Amino acid sequence: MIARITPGTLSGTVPAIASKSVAHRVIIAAALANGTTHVICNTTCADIDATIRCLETLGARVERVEDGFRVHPIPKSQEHGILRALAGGTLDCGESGSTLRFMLPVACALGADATFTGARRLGERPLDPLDRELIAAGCELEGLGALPLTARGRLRPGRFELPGDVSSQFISGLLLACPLLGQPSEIRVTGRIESKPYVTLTLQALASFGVPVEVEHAFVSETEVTCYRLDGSAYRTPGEVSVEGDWSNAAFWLCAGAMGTEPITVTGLSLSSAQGDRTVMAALSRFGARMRRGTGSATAQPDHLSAFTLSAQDVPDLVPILAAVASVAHGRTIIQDCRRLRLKESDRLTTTAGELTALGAQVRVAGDDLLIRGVEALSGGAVEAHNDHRIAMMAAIAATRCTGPVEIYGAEAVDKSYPLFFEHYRALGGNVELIDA
Ligand SMILES: O=C(O)C1=C[C@@H](OP(=O)(O)O)[C@@H](O)[C@H](O)C1
Ligand SMILES: C=C(OP(=O)(O)O)C(=O)O
Repeated sequence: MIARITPGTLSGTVPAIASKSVAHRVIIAAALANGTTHVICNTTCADIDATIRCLETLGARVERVEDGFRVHPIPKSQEHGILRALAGGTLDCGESGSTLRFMLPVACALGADATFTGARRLGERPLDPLDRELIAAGCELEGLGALPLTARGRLRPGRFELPGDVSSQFISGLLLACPLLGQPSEIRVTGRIESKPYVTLTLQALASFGVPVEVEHAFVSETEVTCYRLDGSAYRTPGEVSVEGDWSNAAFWLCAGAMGTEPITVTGLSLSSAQGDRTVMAALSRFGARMRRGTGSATAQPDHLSAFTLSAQDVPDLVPILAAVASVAHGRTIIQDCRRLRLKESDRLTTTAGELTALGAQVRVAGDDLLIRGVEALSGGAVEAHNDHRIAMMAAIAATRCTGPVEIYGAEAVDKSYPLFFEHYRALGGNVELIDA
């Protein structure tokens, strides 16, 4: 699909969609719990649907109800305190890194023989060293390094070791698996944990399903070590759980407000959320935008924007859209610590720089940093989404500051996290024509 945009400012109010990250976690926990859970979740997307599909393959029943889902857990047998899923099969993770990295350890913990498949770049995104930990704890993995990948055997409880700098999803995946092991476990993470707020989201989901996790930080020979200890408690349904609004996607509208000429408000957000991407508020303030916090809402008002230096360590998903803001902010913005962006749906470091440059921005990659020199206005032109939802959405927001039309090729990529994106774009006054290619 091609999105053809005639530049114009966006303004008004838009409701936040449900947090993809929170939804993955609570739907998985619900499918592993001891009874039915009503998950209030106002929207879905291709990635959430992928997680649901995998859980259904393992025997969960997920009913779509008006305000979300009723999740009936995976049937399990229990012998000598050991749980086992009754069903295995082929788990299609689509393009969702979270789904694969969460469901692989979960399937191993359930002793479900499962073959994982996926699309596009998913097979190239790393599983190492999560895979080594699973093998060391008794599982057999066939086809490593690509998809399909087959897992057999059953994960043993005990101590798991991971580095903190590859993907926080490995830590989250093991955390989600541990309550199925019936005995205490420990996950020991060495080095600073990047994307750490996502691990906090996992701990919150576990807590709401009755699984306490003790966290201990220490320095061993000047290296940070974080230990997550689980006491063997199993998932217990709270009956009902609500998925909060998504800050990662709200960020696109707030950035559009900061870059435009009129305020934009996003409603349905938790202002005390543990989502790391909530820091978009602080980042836009640092750029000079006027940010307002309401009751469950956030507003960005445009102002004179100027450059500053920030780190992507905890907020990799904000980089494309903050780079778009920086491309019209006065001065030189540096976004540091972008190494892991190379491992997303596209090599996001290269695609962010390349596609903003295609629209007339001055952006370049220097090692693991992104350097952006702000310009008065962007020109417009043709952009390739590289099958990456955040690149397609970045281009659509950058288009609001272009002097000429913008065409986004592969705009359907937005469906991965935000199928309503162009509908909301229009609701805010955006002029976009969607053409089937
Ligand atoms: O756990 C999660 O929900 C996510 C963790 C992050 O990945 P990394 O930990 O690999 O940076 C983030 O980029 C991804 O979009 C969602
Ligand atoms: C990288 C993302 O998701 P995932 O890792 O789950 O594919 C994303 O949503 O930007």
